Amino acid sequence: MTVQKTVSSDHSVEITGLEKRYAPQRSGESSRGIEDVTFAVPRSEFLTLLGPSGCGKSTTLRCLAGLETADRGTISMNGRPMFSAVDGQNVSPERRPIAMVPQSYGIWPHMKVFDNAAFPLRYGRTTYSKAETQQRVLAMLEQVGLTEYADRWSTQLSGGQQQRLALARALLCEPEVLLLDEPLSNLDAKLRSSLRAELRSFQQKFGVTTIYVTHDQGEALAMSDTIVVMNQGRIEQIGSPNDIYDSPASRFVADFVGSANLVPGVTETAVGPGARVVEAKTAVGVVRCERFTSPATPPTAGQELFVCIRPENIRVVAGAPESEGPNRFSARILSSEYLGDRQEVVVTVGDTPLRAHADAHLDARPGDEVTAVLDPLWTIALWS
Ligand SMILES: Nc1ncnc2c1ncn2[C@@H]1O[C@H](COP(=O)(O)OP(=O)(O)OP(=O)(O)O)[C@@H](O)[C@H]1O
Repeated sequence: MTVQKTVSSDHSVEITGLEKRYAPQRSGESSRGIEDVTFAVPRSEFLTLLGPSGCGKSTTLRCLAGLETADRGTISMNGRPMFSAVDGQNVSPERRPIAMVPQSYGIWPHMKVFDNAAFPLRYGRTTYSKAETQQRVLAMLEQVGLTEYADRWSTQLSGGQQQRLALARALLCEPEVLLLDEPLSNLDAKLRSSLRAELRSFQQKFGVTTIYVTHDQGEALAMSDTIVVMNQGRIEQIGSPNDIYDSPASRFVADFVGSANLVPGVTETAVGPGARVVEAKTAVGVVRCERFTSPATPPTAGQELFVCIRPENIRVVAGAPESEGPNRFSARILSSEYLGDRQEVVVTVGDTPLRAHADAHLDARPGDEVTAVLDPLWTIALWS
């Protein structure tokens, strides 16, 4: 299959309307992999596909790699069409400008570290002399801190070292787009957090456009320029880590990324264009929300919603409310856990429990009356 002429684009990767259905299972119904997946990745950016197991992250990545054939949609890389369901264009995986690191790293156990890293240079599209292969591989092993292991069997590497080797091998392909499928999931928690910083710094150093798959929201928040949150084969929200965390567009995103109190209620007044504040009637009382994403259809008075507030945005003060003000509610401590730098408490406002981060020195025990102040600026109205 020939690649069509290059179209100029600021985006390294563009996917539009991608859909993949898998063959019918025993029940006779085809299983939905992904539906209407559309996003673009600017050059040199780090984009993460985030979502729970089965939401379609790997299917999206595999379609990008050419390992799955989508039923609908288009994929282009650096302006060059890779896939189009309409005209049947489908560039084969080895001709796409990508390198992929699978979850299991794909390292050959019967080869030494050097030979594993050299593999794409010896058997890839471009031919390199022996001397050039040697020089490039050693330079890359040095970059990833594996020089002294070049002569070891790859099975003698630790999990973190294997991950670095897999990355080195992928980068030696000089890909335009690097695809990483949960590359840290086999490592323990401590190593994961140090390697995610390392991985991000390699990505920035090499400036390679990267698409990263994970179900770990901490990884996604820490590493990404952009996060695509997926749920049941569809995109729930696309945004920067800040956008996703501070202004979730749906209950699913609020709950999946970070910890959130979600209180059901109804919209007090219709929300017209340009509105900056929403008041919601809830079991807690009337809550003022100064944060919301306007839905496609403007919410009307009486429409059901959820008020979302993160635990760190609730202030807990000992004693009953002393002054009037928005979002100040009389509450009682239900439970508290001392964590050194703070207390994680559950307070009840009426019958509604709310999780909050309280001052480590707050002098309140279960049953004591306190005031819960929900910061209006960080109180979010969600209609979906
Ligand atoms: N080869 C297949 N045949 C049938 N259904 C499949 C196949 N691969 C994936 N699916 C289905 O497609 C949906 C998306 O799967 P996918 O592997 O893309 O999810 P994921 O988000 O990567 O999950 P995980 O984090 O568990 O790897 C799931 O419902 C899954 O069962």
